[in-house]
Amino acid sequence: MAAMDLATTFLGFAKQKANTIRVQTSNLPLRLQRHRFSSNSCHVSNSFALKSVKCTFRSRNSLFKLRRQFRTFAASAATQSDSDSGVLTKIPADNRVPATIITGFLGAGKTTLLNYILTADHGKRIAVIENEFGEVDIDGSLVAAQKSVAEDIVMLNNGCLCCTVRGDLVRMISELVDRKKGKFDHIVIETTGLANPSPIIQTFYAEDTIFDHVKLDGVVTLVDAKHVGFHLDEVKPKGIVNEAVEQIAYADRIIVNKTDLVSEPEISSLIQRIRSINQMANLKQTAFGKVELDYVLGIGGFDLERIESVVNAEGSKEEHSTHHEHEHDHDHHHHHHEEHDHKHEHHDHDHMHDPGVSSVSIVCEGRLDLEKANMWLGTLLLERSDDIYRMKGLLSVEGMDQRFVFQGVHDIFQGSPDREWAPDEPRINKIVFIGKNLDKEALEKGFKACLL
Ligand SMILES: Nc1nc2c(ncn2[C@@H]2O[C@H](COP(=O)(O)OP(=O)(O)OP(=O)(O)O)[C@@H](O)[C@H]2O)c(=O)[nH]1
Repeated sequence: MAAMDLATTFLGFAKQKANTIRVQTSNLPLRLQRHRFSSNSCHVSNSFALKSVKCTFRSRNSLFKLRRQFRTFAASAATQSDSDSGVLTKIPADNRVPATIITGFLGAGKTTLLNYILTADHGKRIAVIENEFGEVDIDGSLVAAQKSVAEDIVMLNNGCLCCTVRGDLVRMISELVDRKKGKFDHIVIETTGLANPSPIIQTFYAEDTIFDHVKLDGVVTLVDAKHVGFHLDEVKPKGIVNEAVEQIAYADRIIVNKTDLVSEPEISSLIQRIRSINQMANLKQTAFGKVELDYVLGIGGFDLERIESVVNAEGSKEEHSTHHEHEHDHDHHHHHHEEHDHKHEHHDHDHMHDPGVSSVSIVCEGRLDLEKANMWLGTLLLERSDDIYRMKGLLSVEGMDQRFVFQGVHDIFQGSPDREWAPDEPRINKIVFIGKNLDKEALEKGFKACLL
């Protein structure tokens, strides 16, 4: 079965690279599925609990067998038949508790948004994990004021979530799940302003205790419309990430906050800049974090079934704006990377977008040769997974009746056959990459070479 081969081989490649982070797939390890049902049919109807399975596979061009452990959720590749459309979908239902990460640079408005969420009328019972870096637990007290409406608020005060307290996050979520399961519907995690979201995201896939019970719903990034440009411009020493850029790059939802403090042209220019980093995320402008709650909760940013809306929305560019100067009148001087030597370079935004992190999208009609597509995407993951922050795609593969959807975060890869292509539907492939040093031309060329 084409879909099986495709996913299996992608996983195979990715896995060779992944020593610490486990690759996981959203349905059965596909080769195993084939064993089990000894059938070419993907229309398997079965249901499993979350579980770990071991599977052996041989990567297409390697000489050795790899024995790896895959965690698979919802091996329940339960095929559901939509009686209205007659369309078969194979993406399993996922009943784990959703968790939303709220991030954004220092002072961007994370706590303001969180308080807004906690006081809003949404009927959800929310458990909050607050990560405050530093001795004074200011955010904690601010949020604690709303405690009556939150199920539980736990503080992580002894370091930054993305660095030192990841183990604490795992323990905390496990405790919440153990002790309070059924008492809350959603977990919201507020990071410090200096957190890099990547290791936090990866924790949701790497840790069994979290993965089995909690699913990452999405990353919401608050952007301080007045000050963020300054932080995006910061040139970091080699090997040190620019947190403000990273926070935008990993986002599923971007909230451009504090729009009351800047002019329209400034906002347009900022949005253009944000788009150059992340074309995938939805973006809204607001003041004091006031957005509709379903913009922040129930995002499905890592769900395979929502990929279509992302790859379709991609490319919708905000209006071009004019050149502007920064005002450097803010006072965010605290920083937990003591070794950082902050050299602030002032760029003209119209010409000097951060060249490091960008989005590349490929939209192309045609059918992919499975072998070539496997080789191309597999090699890309093997060689570039450190640089590829996030990717999402919807592929048309020769010989496969279904669309193949996938999403990835570095070397974590999830892929699955989706609904069937309609008979008269144009077979359009869509992929979006967000990452470092992406060469749009090379990516496009590589992809097009896989088309029949
Ligand atoms: N003018 C204006 N001020 C805002 C807005 N949103 C938040 N603020 C204020 O900005 C300050 C920082 O907001 P917080 O919500 O604490 O920001 P944060 O991202 O949690 O800050 P850190 O925890 O330091 O990273 C507070 O004084 C807020 O009242 C806005 O849209 N406009």
